[in-house]
Amino acid sequence: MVCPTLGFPRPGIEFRHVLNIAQQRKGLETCIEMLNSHTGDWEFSKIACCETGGFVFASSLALRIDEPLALIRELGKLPPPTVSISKLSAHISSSDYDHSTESWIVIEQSLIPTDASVLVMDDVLASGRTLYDIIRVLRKVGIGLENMCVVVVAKFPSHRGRQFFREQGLGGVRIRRLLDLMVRRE
Ligand SMILES: O=P(O)(O)OC[C@H]1O[C@H](OP(=O)(O)OP(=O)(O)O)[C@H](O)[C@@H]1O
Ligand SMILES: Nc1ncnc2[nH]cnc12
Repeated sequence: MVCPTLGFPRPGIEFRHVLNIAQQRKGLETCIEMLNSHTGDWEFSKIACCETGGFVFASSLALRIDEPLALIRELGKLPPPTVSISKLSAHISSSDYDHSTESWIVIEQSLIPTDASVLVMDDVLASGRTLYDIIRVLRKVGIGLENMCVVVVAKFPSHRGRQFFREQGLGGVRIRRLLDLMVRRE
């Protein structure tokens, strides 16, 4: 279901089509049931996610457990007041990342009460940069690290996202995943 494609989107990348789960009959439903049981012992009142993979899985989980989303978007896509941070690029986007044009992500400033517990969701944890960006913008609106937990559909251990988290002082953040996928790194 999560087949590898070598050399896509560019040479040196082994692409894993994690979103393909959602394109299979019963794929999304099965995945959401598993995500629900993986996070059932965590308490949270918001599900934070960013485009695109995060939106797909988080929307379905939100519907399943009746908790609201906190949508993190590109700058200019949400009405003010917003809080923004300058983004790092995800592993898959990194070599075509144009360092001369910074990109930013935003969240509505008062969407999440500062004492709320937040589930951060994405489809993939590779280098960890995308989740790190989400966590930074959540911290900027006042959410404490101790009130965040993270779940992803698939982790690529070879991309060392956990190590990156530790280097950023986020080693204590609770992270769970459904799958560990072995992905070749060049
Ligand atoms: O751990 P990282 O190295 O940051 O990689 C993980 C991110 O990369 C992919 O997003 P991408 O930037 O390709 O955008 P998309 O979700 O719109 O496909 C994926 O959906 C994750 O969000
Ligand atoms: N789906 C994916 N496949 C391979 N590398 C990735 N890095 C981020 N998302 C990825």
